[in-house]
Amino acid sequence: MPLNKEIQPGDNDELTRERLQATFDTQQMAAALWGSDLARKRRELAKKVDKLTVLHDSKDMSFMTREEKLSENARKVVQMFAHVADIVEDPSDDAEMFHLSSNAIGHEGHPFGVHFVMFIPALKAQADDEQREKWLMPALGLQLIGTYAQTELGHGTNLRALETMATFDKATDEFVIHTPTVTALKWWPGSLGKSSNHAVVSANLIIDGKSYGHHNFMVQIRDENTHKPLKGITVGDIGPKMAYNASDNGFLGFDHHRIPRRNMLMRHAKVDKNGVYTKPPHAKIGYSAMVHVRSVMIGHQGMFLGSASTIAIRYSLVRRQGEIKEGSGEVKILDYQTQQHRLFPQLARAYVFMFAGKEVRELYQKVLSDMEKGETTLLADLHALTSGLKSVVTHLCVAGMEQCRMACGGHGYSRASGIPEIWGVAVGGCTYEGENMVMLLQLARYLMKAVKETKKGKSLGRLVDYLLLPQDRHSLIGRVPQGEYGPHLAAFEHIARRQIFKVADELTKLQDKGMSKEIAWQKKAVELQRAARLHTRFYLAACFHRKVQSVVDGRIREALADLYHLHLNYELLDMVNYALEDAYLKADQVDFIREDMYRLLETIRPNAISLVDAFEFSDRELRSVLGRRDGHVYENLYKWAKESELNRADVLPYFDKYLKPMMLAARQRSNI
Ligand SMILES: CC/C=C\C/C=C\C/C=C\C/C=C/C(=O)SCCNC(=O)CCNC(=O)[C@H](O)C(C)(C)COP(=O)(O)OP(=O)(O)OC[C@H]1O[C@@H](n2cnc3c(N)ncnc32)[C@H](O)[C@@H]1OP(=O)(O)O
Ligand SMILES: Cc1cc2nc3c(=O)[nH]c(=O)nc-3n(C[C@H](O)[C@H](O)[C@H](O)COP(=O)(O)OP(=O)(O)OC[C@H]3O[C@@H](n4cnc5c(N)ncnc54)[C@H](O)[C@@H]3O)c2cc1C
Repeated sequence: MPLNKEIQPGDNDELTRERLQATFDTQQMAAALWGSDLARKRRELAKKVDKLTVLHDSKDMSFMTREEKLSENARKVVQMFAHVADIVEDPSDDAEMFHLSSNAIGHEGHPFGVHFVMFIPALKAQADDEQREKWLMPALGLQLIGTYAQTELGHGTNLRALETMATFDKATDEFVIHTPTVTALKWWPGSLGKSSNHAVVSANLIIDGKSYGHHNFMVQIRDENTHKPLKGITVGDIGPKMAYNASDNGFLGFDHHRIPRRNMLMRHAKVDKNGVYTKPPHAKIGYSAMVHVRSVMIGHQGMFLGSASTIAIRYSLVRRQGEIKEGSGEVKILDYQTQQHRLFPQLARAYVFMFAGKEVRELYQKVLSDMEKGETTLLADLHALTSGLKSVVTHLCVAGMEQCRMACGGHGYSRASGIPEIWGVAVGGCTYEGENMVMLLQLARYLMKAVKETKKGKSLGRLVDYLLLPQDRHSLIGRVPQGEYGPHLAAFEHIARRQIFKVADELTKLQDKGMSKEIAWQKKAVELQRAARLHTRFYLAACFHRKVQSVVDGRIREALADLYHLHLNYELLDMVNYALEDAYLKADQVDFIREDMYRLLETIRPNAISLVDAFEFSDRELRSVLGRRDGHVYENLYKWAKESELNRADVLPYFDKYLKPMMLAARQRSNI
């Protein structure tokens, strides 16, 4: 019985032979990746979507205009909800719904994109009971379509500078929402341009001329029947983007638009009819929808990198190019060491990002339930963790996906590979929900506070407990029995701790010389974001360790451990300069790490296809000709190209209009 459940009759023989080499059962590995319940649900829902033709793409999105994409995904999302009860076990399970959407719709966006990922989470966390009844229930029941409108044309990162105003009018018990300038226009919200009829809008709360900072307000922006913008509201699409082109990211302006006082979300902060303001229990509780998305993004980004790795690894087992030994025939490109070195570390990252995604969602759920009781102690930890992970994971995902694309040679550049689209979606994550550099500095802020606590012999939180431990002067890598990787993980810890203390000391020295805290921060900002990255990379390595330790099945644990050890070696080499600076690592230890990494590439090679099969991406979900499960790449690439809109006729009008007259004229001139 093959351990790879993906083998099917009619598959490319090369892939079947590869799959037969697996040392583990792919469904068990899928259970380790997704959790056994979700893995089963994913498998079942993919089969159901396969049978429901109304959910299938009417043609490849690559050949569609933006309007066709929007219309196609509106059609499919409506069908998806019409059939949801027959497809998923629990429509209130975000993870299950995400996978349904991933199969049926893909990642380019749809009219309910931000509705589910921000609008509803904002209502759940910030609306009081009466408001939940009024908006959350209809929103869950799809009676309205909402978005989250915070960013403005002139202001994204710096929320304190938002210009949109919500001025309380005591006489009418209303807020007047107004965007006083062009730069105050809301800009970017997903599904705002053409789809949404409601928005949670961030605006400065002004009572009796005093500003209380930005708060969230529910605003109806379009008539529910005609879908025309309401009086005092200007709304539209911001135009094509790198990707997400099936999403109508929009602009939104208000001209003294009035909403009832009770449209301010009032679970935490409140304004009564006399204009008396009540502060929330935590100043940043209104940022919860952002923290929610950051926490969801980690696992999703892991999935994106997992998709790109699947495409590149499967294709690398079908593609033959060049010979290793002259005369012995062309080899599969995955047999080249350089190809393995390019791809396997990306695969390992995809795995650990998915594991970290699960951990961070668990912390988010805990914080959410605490918040419900007015308890906010863990909010700062969650903010620090999600800020770092969001930045490091999106950055490494995009770098990893680019390796996957290049590893597919020319065909990786074609949209048929599927990589350009997911790359475009993933790279958006470096910017949205807080620009990466900015979020790293948020984590750095937390780390600097942690150092202060450490110096008092205390820990700021579980995530920074390691700062209390003493520094080792030298690494034990290569000085312990073969197969022990404790010293590798200790090296991540050492590097992070050293950089954190180093920059903290430098900040202190600058301030001791009389420099203000803010200017000192600027002088050390690059070093601070490095500290945040190193801390996060240590967290990720430790998370991988925790996962491997928790696996019971020996074969799965062994295959996962190979990936984990590769990850440790590869990432350490990527940041080795930090370990060389203080002679923590010696040159022979660096060589040891390199050699062990090359050894692991060879160990992983026979399991490569099964490690990507274990993601269990259906072909429908992957949307890639190169990454097809059956490996029949070439005939399908040819079929795909023939679908190109340019092939609708042998001769297109521009030939007769421009090229032919030019060539005729040139011929005539040359005859003269
Ligand atoms: C299923 C769906 C899957 C995929 C998604 C699909 C589609 C969706 C695609 C895109 C959606 C995108 C949506 C968006 O982008 S919405 C807009 C997002 N905007 C941002 O993220 C803005 C980033 N800026 C900020 O968050 C803040 O301005 C910033 C944190 C940078 C600074 O805030 P502020 O000026 O208010 O605070 P500071 O003075 O810097 O800090 C004070 C203090 O507060 C702490 N803090 C800040 N934020 C938080 C938080 N969220 N939670 C807890 N604590 C927070 C900060 O650490 C400081 O603490 P201390 O050092 O102790 O004083
Ligand atoms: C695909 C996509 C979807 C989006 N969806 C939504 C949505 O649904 N709703 C919504 O409200 N918004 C949305 N946004 C907007 C998004 O949240 C912002 O673009 C993002 O927060 C960054 O803000 P910005 O564009 O103002 O960048 P800026 O802040 O202008 O950043 C530009 C540069 O300045 C640097 N910089 C800025 N501030 C600092 C600082 N304090 N220290 C150091 N460097 C700094 C940044 O690092 C960056 O290099 C979306 C954006 C994208 C790309």
